[in-house]
Amino acid sequence: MTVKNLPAVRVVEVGPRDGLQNIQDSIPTSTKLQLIRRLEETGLGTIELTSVVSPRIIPQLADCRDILGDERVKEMTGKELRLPVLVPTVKGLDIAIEYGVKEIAVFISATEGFSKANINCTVEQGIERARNVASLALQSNIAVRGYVSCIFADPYDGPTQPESVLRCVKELLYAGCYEVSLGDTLGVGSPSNVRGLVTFLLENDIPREKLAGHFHDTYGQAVANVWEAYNCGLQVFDSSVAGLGGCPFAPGAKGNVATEDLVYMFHNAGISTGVDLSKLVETGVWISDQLKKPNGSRAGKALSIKSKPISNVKSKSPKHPSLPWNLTKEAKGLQLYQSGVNLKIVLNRPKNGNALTAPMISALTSIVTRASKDPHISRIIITGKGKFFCTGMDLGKGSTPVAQGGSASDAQFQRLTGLFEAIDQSPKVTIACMNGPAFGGGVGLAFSCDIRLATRDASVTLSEVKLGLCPATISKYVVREWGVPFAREAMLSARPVSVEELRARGLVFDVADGAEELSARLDILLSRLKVASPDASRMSKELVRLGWAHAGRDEQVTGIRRLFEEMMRVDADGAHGVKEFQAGRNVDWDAFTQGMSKPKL
Ligand SMILES: CC(C)(COP(=O)([O-])OP(=O)([O-])OC[C@H]1O[C@@H](n2cnc3c(N)ncnc32)[C@H](O)[C@@H]1OP(=O)([O-])[O-])[C@@H](O)C(=O)NCCC(=O)NCCSC(=O)C[C@@](C)(O)CC(=O)[O-]
Repeated sequence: MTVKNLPAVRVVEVGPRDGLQNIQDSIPTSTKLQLIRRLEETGLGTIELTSVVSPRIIPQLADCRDILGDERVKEMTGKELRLPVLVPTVKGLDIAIEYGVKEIAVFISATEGFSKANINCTVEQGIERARNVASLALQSNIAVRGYVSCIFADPYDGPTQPESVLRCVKELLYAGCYEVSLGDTLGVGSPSNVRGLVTFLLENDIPREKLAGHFHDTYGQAVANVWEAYNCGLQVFDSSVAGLGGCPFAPGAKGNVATEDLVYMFHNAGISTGVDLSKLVETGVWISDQLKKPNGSRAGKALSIKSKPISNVKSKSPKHPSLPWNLTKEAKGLQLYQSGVNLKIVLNRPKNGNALTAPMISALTSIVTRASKDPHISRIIITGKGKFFCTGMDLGKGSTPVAQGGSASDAQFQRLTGLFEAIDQSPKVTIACMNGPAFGGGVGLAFSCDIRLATRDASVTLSEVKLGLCPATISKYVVREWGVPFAREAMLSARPVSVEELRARGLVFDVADGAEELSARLDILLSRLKVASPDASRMSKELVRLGWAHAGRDEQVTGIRRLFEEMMRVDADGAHGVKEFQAGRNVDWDAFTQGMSKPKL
């Protein structure tokens, strides 16, 4: 759903600081740096990097200098990103300045008990300290963000008076903070508290745009609190990937609201955050794995389960013996293997990145066309030998049709179109088994297929623009499968799109650790696909085609009608399938297809 004109939200990712600081086991700096890099790649515009605090008090963040000094982090600092660093003292500020930090955050508590426990001073002294740090930072052209903790309650003192919060907010704004984040450190507040406090602050002349929300999820109220605060006019929210977090001085306090839950909620309401949810979900799963902690994001967990492949079985599992593949033919840079009703075509020019020569394209087209008509074949698999899946059209000296124009160009157009159409229109189930990176026409091969498996180091690159070419014939499949915005960006940037990204976008079904595991996973998939009748698979493919090519038009209605009648015929696979169901038997459709004495028409 997209609702126009709803104000966008800025998410302040606090995972690398607030999220990690409370974790007891030491986390390698490299993991923290990778977390920051992954978060940046999700499109988050603000990431709180770390905290320059005493290692004695927060040992987890003792590596703040390594984080701030990292080359990649420095590169990020030069971009349009906000990368605040929590700085409680002037000493910390000196370190931040030394590392070229452009934004810091200062914090105070609205309550005495927490102030004493957290920063060992009174509220008054905390304000004085924050004012001092902010003033020096502003003199060095460093932007300052403020936090007020314990906006609803204090672990030692009980409920917080709204007047105390108002005072702290005012003090931080006077001190020069461009924004103040209201922290429900204990996670005890609920939407009515949020509305009450925000209304009180606004009525007391605090500008709405100067406020941010920072909600913890101890009582499961955090998402509701964010929503209520948004409806009260706030547009900036702190959150933490996988709901990481807690507070060492607030016993029992749970993590921050999970960034995934917040982004999911806003996107569903048509409110933009600029964050790529699928990448964020992957990052949440990844960091939870690294920390060996349960993922604290409900949306993250649900979405990651949804995108998981049915096959999670290790390659060597004895329950899944590999299929016997027989080499049946070898010609023109191709090898053909067969296992039962499965035909595997292997691109066999590894020294040339399996680039597609004209004879190879023609041979591939005729193999696919022939197999598409063979009633004893149910599936066609395309894979490659060596490092690459396929590096696209052959660009070698003397063999490329580029820059020849005229009939050479026409012939190449016919060849490429013929190949991709033969795969795309095949009634068989087509599977691209990507043993490595694909470029140009190689991407076309992969995306004219129905299903893709890939090794972890596979990637796809629409590299044509680098060569002064465009992904002409393959665009039909790439745009259809990837969607317009992603296809456009990938075409224009010619960047390698990783397997993780493809997987997150639902474009790759399963990922293997290497070539050997890829073959094993292919065999597992093929064994599973025995549950599907070949005719029913063909009809299902046609339904999908009718759905995207003719959605809502007469062609779709008549096409569905035709397929419905076909599946109900007395000689259709459905007659056999339903009879077997009634007899309590599962059909092995591969055995059924192999046992057919006469090809069906
Ligand atoms: C793939 C990397 C990054 C590997 O880069 P690398 O890892 O440095 O390895 P390499 O460059 O040494 O490649 C290994 C070998 O494969 C060869 N090779 C590799 N690709 C091709 C190719 N296409 N044609 C002919 N030979 C190719 C390459 O020349 C080399 O052979 P050697 O020099 O050792 O004898 C690099 O080689 C490269 O950038 N290759 C070009 C990839 C590319 O841009 N492909 C797009 C082709 S245009 C196209 O497909 C048009 C089309 C079909 O989409 C138009 C349409 O849609 O209508």
